[in-house]
Parts: sequence; structure tokens; C-alpha cells
Amino acid sequence: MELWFLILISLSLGFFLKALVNLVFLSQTHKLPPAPFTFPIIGNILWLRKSTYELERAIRSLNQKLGPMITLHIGSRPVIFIADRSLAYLALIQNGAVFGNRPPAHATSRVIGSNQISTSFYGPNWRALRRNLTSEILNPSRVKTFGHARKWVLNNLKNQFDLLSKNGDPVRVVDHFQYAMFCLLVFMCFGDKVEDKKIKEIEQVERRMVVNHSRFNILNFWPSLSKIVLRKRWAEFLQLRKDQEEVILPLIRTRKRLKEQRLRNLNVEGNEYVLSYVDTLLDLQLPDEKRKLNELEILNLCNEFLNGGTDTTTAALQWIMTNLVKYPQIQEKLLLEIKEVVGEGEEVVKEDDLGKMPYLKAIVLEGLRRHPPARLVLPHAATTDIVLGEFLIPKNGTVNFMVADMGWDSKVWDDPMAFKPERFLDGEGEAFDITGSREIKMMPFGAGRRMCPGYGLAMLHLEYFVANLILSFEWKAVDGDDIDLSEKQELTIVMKNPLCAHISRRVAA
Ligand code: HEM
Repeated sequence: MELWFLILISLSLGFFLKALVNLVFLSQTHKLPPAPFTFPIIGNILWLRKSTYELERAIRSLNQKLGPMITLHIGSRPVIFIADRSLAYLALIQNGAVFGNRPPAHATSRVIGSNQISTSFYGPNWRALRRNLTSEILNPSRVKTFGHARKWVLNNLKNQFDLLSKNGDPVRVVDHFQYAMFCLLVFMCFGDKVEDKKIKEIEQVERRMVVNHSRFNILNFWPSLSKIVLRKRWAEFLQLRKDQEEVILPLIRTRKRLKEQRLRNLNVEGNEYVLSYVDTLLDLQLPDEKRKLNELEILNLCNEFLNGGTDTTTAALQWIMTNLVKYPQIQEKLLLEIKEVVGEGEEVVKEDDLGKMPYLKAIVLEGLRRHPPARLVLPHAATTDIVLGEFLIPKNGTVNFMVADMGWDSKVWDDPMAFKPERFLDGEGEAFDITGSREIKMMPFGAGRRMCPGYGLAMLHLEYFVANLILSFEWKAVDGDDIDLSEKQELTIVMKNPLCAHISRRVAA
């Protein structure tokens, strides 16, 4: 007994001493990455007010002077930005567990983001929430069960384009892409019986929150003060949250009722029943607290699912289609590949055909490399003091990664700002590893433990829609218009002047 006690004491003492030595030694021998001079408090607020796009440009010019790792004092905490792909690999893949955490949620996230996957600390709750999404909803056989929903959404989109292009006018496509991508996720989230009117209601309430995202962000700087000084904005934010609850909670309750009826063997939806994300969340247990999710937490997870996948995929789809309009020879080459696989005269690309089209995949990858919709990943936090390169990343320090810079690195990519899908066919072809597990060459979905769990679904949506939209329509630039690739920041990086193109049917409907 006494011996065990002694062993226990010496082990604890050993761990404590090691942590102490780490802290003292590392912080003495290694410093934080360099920071530019800014006036305290005022400088912090100024950084906080910048959009991600402005921040990204400012960091890029600081990287020229200070190197690929810099520290900025944003709001109340220092944030370290990493622009070098080897350092990103060292952090996210080789030290994945150390960089797998998130910083504590901001005041607004505590209202709308509680127990979301993206905001959860690295630990059992996060693991359970993430595993539920990936293995219950995003696994390939479950994704297949939503094939009919994708077909339905695609047909609607094609009918819309038929209608809008009937008199030969150019079509502004982005809103139609956005609605299509949103519908796909609504069906996966709440089941495939949601009516069009209801989808529009959900879209409106979600958009209002997304569009005001950066206005609400300022509420997080010194919340106790902002609750007094910016009380009208706080009221607006809380009202929007209430509107979300009014629209979405009834859908969650409907799924709950359906589930109970099924359990009582009432076979409500017959054989057509398809498991939805909400159904899986109703069953989920949080291991930390040993309880089920409450309605508001399910609502937060639905919001995350809908918003995480809509703007990102829409932005990528628009950038890809824009490049196919800008470079007709790439569009032509893709069309040849599609026709060869589906057969002459066939009007639809089936999902099973997508895997046989390496050039299609190369186009989608090139679109994500050249125009990554997210320029920074979500903030990561270190679980312990660690030295990266020559600098200290302190325990709980916030760390982020310059996504576009990884994919535009001229040491890896020849002529990186050009749109050349062929680069993915040379040597690596279909085998290109988007997860970065062997080496990070680009990271549009992040990398490591916190990598986007929706990347497979996003790739499927992009390949399916690009292939079908090219098989069905010829896409042409408006005469005299030079396709403009200027960017602007919304929730993601989107086209400043959205794509407006002549669309005409290739095959008579
Ligand atoms: C082209 C489409 C998409 C892009 C470019 C994208 C990009 C990203 C990025 C950069 C991250 C942050 C990774 C990090 O913090 O290291 C992320 C996280 C996440 N994404 Fe996506 N995403 C896309 C589609 C989707 C879809 C379709 C879904 C859901 C169905 C989704 C759900 C999520 C979730 C839940 C997280 C948080 C993961 C975690 O914290 O563990 N995303 N995504």
C-alpha cells in the first residue's frame, strides 16, 4: 500500500516537474512568432474590425517582412498565423492531437454554437458529435440514399435555367446555385419531405444570421460592455435567434414524432423512409454529461450542417463554372470526357459514372486550389506548450492557417495563379490526397483532426452538378465581357461580380 502511494506521488511529481520545466524552459528559450507594432487596445480593436479577406491580405504582406509565422493581438488574445505548408503539416498532422482543440467560444457563439462540432473542445463530446455525423450521415452508403433528392434538385435547377435562358438573355446563376446546395442539405438534415415553401422560410432565417455575421462579431469584444453600448445590436441578434427557433424547432419536433410513431410500428412513411441528420441527433448521448442533446443543441447542430455546407459549396461551384466559361477549351475537353463515359445521346450523368471521370475531378480540385472558399480555417488552440519551427506556441494559444497561400505556393505549383486542371493528371491524377496526410500541398478543407468532415459530400455535390450542368448546357461568356475573377468577402470568398453567362441546351429537352 505504502509503496503504491510512493509510486503515485513520484509519478505525479514527475509530471508536474516536466510541465513546469516545459513552461519555464520553452518560454525562456523560445519566443512567440514575431508581431508587428500596434497600439495596445486600439490596435486590437482595429484587427477585430477587419474582414477575413482584409486580414488575409494584411497577414500576407506581414509575412514578407516577418516570415511565415506571425502573431497578431486580435481582440483580447494573441493569434498565431501560419502560412508555410511544412509547418502546417508539422502542426496539424504530426502533432494533430496538440493542435486539435478550439479556443473558448465567444459570447455570441455561446448562444448559437453551444455543443456544435466546430466549436466543441477536443474531447469525448466533440468525438461523439463528429463520429455521429461522419458514420451515420456522411458515410458513402447513407449518402447514396439521398441520390433521389440530388436528382430532384438538379432537375429543378435545369428547369430554372431553361426558363431563364429561353429568350437568350444571360443568366446570373449564383442565387440558383445557392438555393440548390441549400435544398440538398435541408433534405439530409430534416428528411426529404420538406416543402418548398418551408425550405424558403429556413433559408431566409439562416441567411439573415449569416449575412449579419461580421456585424454581430463585434459584440464579442468585451461582451459586458457591448451589452450596454451595443444593446440594440444584441437585441437584434437575439431576435434573429428567436426567429430561427420558430422556424426550425417545429421541423425537429416533426421528426421526433415520426420516430416515435415508427417505434410504435405505425410505419408512417412506408418503405421510403430515409434516416435524416436530426433522427441521429435525437438518439445521441453526450458522453461527458451522460445525457441526450436538448432541442436547442439539435438546432445548433442543424444550423452548423446547413451553413457549413451551403456557402462553401456554392462559392466553389460558382468559381468552377466561371473558369469553364472563361476557358471554353477546358469546357469542351470535359464534355468529351463526360460523353465518352455516359454514351452519346445520354442526357444525365449518374453518380456511379463520376468515378470514371479523372478530368472532372481534376477541374474540381483545381477550382478548390485556385479559389479556396475559406481563406482561414476555424481557429485552433494548442493543448500544451509546443515549439513549432523556431517559435513557441503557448498552451491555449490560438492558431490559424493561411489556406490560399498553401495552394498558391510556387515551390509546389507551377504558375500557381493559372487555372490548369491538367496539373492534377500529371503523375498523381485521381490519387491526389486532399486530406494532406502524406504532405500538405493545399488544404481547402483544412487537415488533421479538425479537417472538414463534409469534404466527401462536397466533392460529390461539386462533381455531380458540374458534370450534369456541362452535359445539359453550353456555357458561354456574354459578348465583349471579360470574365472578372475579382473577389469579395461574404461568409466565404465569393465573386465580386457574380457569374452571368449565356446558357443554352445542348440536347433538346
Ligand atoms: C466546398 C465545401 C466545403 C469547404 C471548402 C469546407 C471547408 C472547411 C474548413 C476549412 C473547415 C475548418 C477546418 C479546420 O478548422 O481545420 C471546415 C470545418 C467543418 N466543416 Fe466544412 N467545408 C465544406 C463543406 C462542408 C459540408 C458539406 C459540411 C457538412 C455537411 C461541412 C461541415 C463542417 C464541419 C461540421 C466542420 C467542423 C469540423 C470540426 O471542428 O471538427 N463542411 N470546413
